[in-house]
Amino acid sequence: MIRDREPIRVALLGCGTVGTEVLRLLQDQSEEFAARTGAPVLVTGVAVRRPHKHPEVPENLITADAQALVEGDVDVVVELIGGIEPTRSLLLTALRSGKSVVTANKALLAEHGSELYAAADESGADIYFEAAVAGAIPLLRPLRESLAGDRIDRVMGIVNGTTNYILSAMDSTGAGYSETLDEAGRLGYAEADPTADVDGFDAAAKAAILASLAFHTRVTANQVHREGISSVTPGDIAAAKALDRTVKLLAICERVVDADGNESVSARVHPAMIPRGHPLAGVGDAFNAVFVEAEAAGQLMFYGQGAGGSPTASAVLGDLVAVARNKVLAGKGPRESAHAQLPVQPMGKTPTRYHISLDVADKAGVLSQVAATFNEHDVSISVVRQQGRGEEASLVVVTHTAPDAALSSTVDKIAQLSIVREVVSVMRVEGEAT
Ligand SMILES: NC(=O)c1ccc[n+]([C@@H]2O[C@H](COP(=O)([O-])OP(=O)(O)OC[C@H]3O[C@@H](n4cnc5c(N)ncnc54)[C@H](O)[C@@H]3O)[C@@H](O)[C@H]2O)c1
Ligand SMILES: N[C@@H](CCO)C(=O)O
Ligand code: NA
Repeated sequence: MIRDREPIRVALLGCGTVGTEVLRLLQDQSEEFAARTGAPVLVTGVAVRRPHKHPEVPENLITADAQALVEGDVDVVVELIGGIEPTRSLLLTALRSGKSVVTANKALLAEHGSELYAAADESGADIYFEAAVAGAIPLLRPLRESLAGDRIDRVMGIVNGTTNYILSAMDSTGAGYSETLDEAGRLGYAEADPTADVDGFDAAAKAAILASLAFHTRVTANQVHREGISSVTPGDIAAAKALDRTVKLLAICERVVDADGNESVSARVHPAMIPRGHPLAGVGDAFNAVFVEAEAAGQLMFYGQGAGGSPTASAVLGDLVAVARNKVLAGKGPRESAHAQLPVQPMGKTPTRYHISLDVADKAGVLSQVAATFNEHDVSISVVRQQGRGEEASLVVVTHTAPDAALSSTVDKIAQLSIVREVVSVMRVEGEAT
């Protein structure tokens, strides 16, 4: 009888937006978890910062002492606190003593992933983290396991729910930035410090994890080029609309091969204009969607809820079942795979395309001066639209692909031209033929 087997003892660290749902589902569906795992799954302690604020947690389980819980008699530590410390120390303690870890903490993994993997490797413990990227969407397991026999060339998508919620509202209702951010916080999407979302740190941590798994290379968050959405203006949204495009915060991880066949990895997070007909343009609210391009599999698309307590709990619990099964069957989860050790390409060298919207003087020779500046930097133009408005005119230029540094210097130079009154919007363009 499963019920008579030794239980899998679980320490739950953190009982906030995600932890509360994990605890609720584990308690509500304990019979099913036992049946799927092969042994009862028992929460033996719940650590929170302020125990008196958690009347929903049984008194005999709750504690403020996460360290004691981790050092105690447990098999698995489920970490849903977030941040770098004390979580790093807590998880190292757990892993070094052979206790497996399930975590949703992308910030920690993107900075200290290898240290955690090494500790797990030494003791034979498992570390699973499906909830860390794209919430409920099964994405890391497909990369780590299902696609382990393929060669991945590109992973691109929307991996931050909060910023997608804000950009979608700005696009559809013209809602303001800060009121929408407050709403995302209330709905449980935003990080404890929402600047992690709006300044792109959260998406950059996720991009680091995705690039590491996809390209078998250690990529840390500080190697990911990062731009958030705090500088996206209603002017940018309007400029995108005028060209039948929309603005999304994208995470893009690519295998780059130079003319001599040398490979490197490019990982970046920035807002980008995409055509309204692109599948990512229809991804609204806090939903996430990620495309994976692999040599043999071709293109795959993953879509679903990327944030929120209960969707994230689904991914955490899936990992908990996997870890528990490994314990019951004496198996092991996947280990770190960083054998390729590819260099990470600087953003300046990465080929991108720009959309530039300018207010210029409405007189002869303007277009040729602007075009000459592009020429000087070896950047070729794909689309030009000029519209007169009396004294001033609006000029929109979409470039072909060029190294990002060349595009950025072109914009700096153009801003200095006397015939340019204002650079209204500069944004990268993704998702269409170059
Ligand atoms: N909310 C989401 O949609 C979501 C989605 C995916 C991943 N995540 C990740 O999941 C983790 C938790 O997120 P959340 O939204 O549930 O956070 P939260 O702020 O709602 O909850 C954090 C919990 O940790 C506890 N805590 C904080 N410091 C502690 C300490 N020193 N010792 C013991 N307990 C402590 C708090 O009391 C609280 O219960 C984070 O790593 C986050 O990035 C969240
Ligand atoms: N704050 C994150 C939570 C999910 O990782 C987001 O908005 O996507
Ligand atoms: Na996921």
